[in-house]
This record gives sequence, structure tokens and C-alpha cells, in this order.
Amino acid sequence: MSLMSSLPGHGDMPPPDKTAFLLDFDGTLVEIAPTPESVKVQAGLLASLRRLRAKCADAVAVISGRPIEQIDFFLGDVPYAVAGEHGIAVRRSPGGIIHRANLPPVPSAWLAQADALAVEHPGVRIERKKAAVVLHFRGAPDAGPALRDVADGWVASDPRFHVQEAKMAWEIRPAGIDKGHAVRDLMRAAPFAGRYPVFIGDDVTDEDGIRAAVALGGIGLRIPRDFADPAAVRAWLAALSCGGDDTWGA
Ligand SMILES: O=P(O)(O)OC[C@H]1O[C@H](O[C@H]2O[C@H](CO)[C@@H](O)[C@H](O)[C@H]2O)[C@H](O)[C@@H](O)[C@@H]1O
Repeated sequence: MSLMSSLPGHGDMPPPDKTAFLLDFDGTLVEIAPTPESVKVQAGLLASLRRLRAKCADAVAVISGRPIEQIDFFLGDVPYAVAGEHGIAVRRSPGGIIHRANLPPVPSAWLAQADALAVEHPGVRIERKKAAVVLHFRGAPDAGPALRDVADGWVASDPRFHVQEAKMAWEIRPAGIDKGHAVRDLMRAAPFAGRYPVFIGDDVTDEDGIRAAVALGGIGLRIPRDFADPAAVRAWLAALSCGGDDTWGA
């Protein structure tokens, strides 16, 4: 029996020479932490991902809401490809150029208002990205609804943007690009092309990646439906990375 057949609702894993891993970062490979900077990367995770790359001829990518530079900080050169900002930026190979979608910047008036909200609600953190702004309320949970009202007001006045629901955060970002775009982009070229994408995620933004992987004939796995938590994902990746080809299914 393959490891995969113990996961309900999914068939066997494709063999290593037919599999591409497309992995979310926060909440999937690493546990959610109090702040974006304080996540901890397990040494065992890096070793597993390296072994998976060797087994799958490099077809291992991370697709995150974070900027690519932050994924580089946490994972170094371990993933072959990285997509950041929910698919807005894609680096298809190690050290390769970063392809950025041409999208409008967040209006400066919104950024100023976001900074004022952080002053008004102690504990709220503002994270600026090149084409987005995130209102984090993990440090001030009661402020969540008020921040959402403000964000909804912004996007109502400018339909080029939408509010992405995240974990204890609202992200205001351009509409039209999502993690599904990153999946389709990466799967068009080597080393991913011709393989079955296996996307693993935990959040609303990952649903786009999961749908895209399934539409391409692959598998979409989600915490908590298919794995209890990131530790279970890491254990599964470790087992696959160490197992013989018979571990993977037909
Ligand atoms: O697509 P992901 O790799 O899952 O990234 C999603 C967002 O993750 C970060 O925020 C979330 O994780 C933080 C660390 O655990 C946590 O403190 C915060 O409450 C979460 O919302 C990151 O800061 C965002 O930029 C990413 O979009």
C-alpha cells in the first residue's frame, strides 16, 4: 500500500519520475508563528526537500504569499523554483530571473491609512509588499472586523484590487493573479512539465493552487482535510523522500 492511499479521497501517488511538488510555506511546511519573522524552519524539512529534489529530478517548488526574497531567507536554495506574492512573482529556476506580473501599486493613500490603523489599534501590523499591503491582526484579534471594513471600503472604490482572506490578516492585492497562475506557469516548463502536480496548502489562497493542480490531472492536498498540521506534512514528505519507488504507488 502506498502512503498516499492512506489519505482519503485521493488515488495513489504518481511515481517520483512523474511527480512535481508545489508547496505552500506558512501553515504548511512551517507552523504559524506570532509574527511573519518568527517562523521556525526545521532542519529535517530542508533535508527532506533536498532528497525530494534528487528523487524528482528537481521538480520541487514553493508557492507562497510571501515575497520570493523571504522564501530565500528561510529556505535558501532548497526549492528549485519559487513563486511569491500569491503568484505575482515567479522564479522558475535557481538564480533565474524573477518574472513579475505588471500590476498597479497599492494607492499611497491606502498605505497611509493602513499605517494610521496600526497606530489606532495597538498590536496591528502592516506588511507592505511590492503590489499589496497586509493588515495583520494576530496581535490584536478584536481589530479584525474593523480592519476588514476599511479594506472593503478601499476595494469598493477601486475594483482593480480585492481583499484576500488570510490567517489573522487581510491582504489587499491586485485582482486577477493567484496561486493557480503560478501552478500553470511552472508546469509549462522543465523540470515540472510532463509531471503530475501535487500541491499542498492550508489557506484560502491555496485553494486556487489546489484547483489548478487538480485541473492539470494532479492532486491537491489541504490542511486540515488531508493532513492534521504542518508536522504531518513534513513527516509525509520525509517518508516519501526516504522511501523506495514502491513507497509512492504505481
Ligand atoms: O502562502 P503562504 O506561504 O502560506 O503565506 C501566507 C502569508 O504568510 C505570512 O502570514 C501568515 O503567517 C505568519 C507567520 O506564521 C503569521 O504571523 C500571520 O498571522 C499569517 O497571516 C506572511 O506574513 C504573509 O505575507 C503571507 O501572505
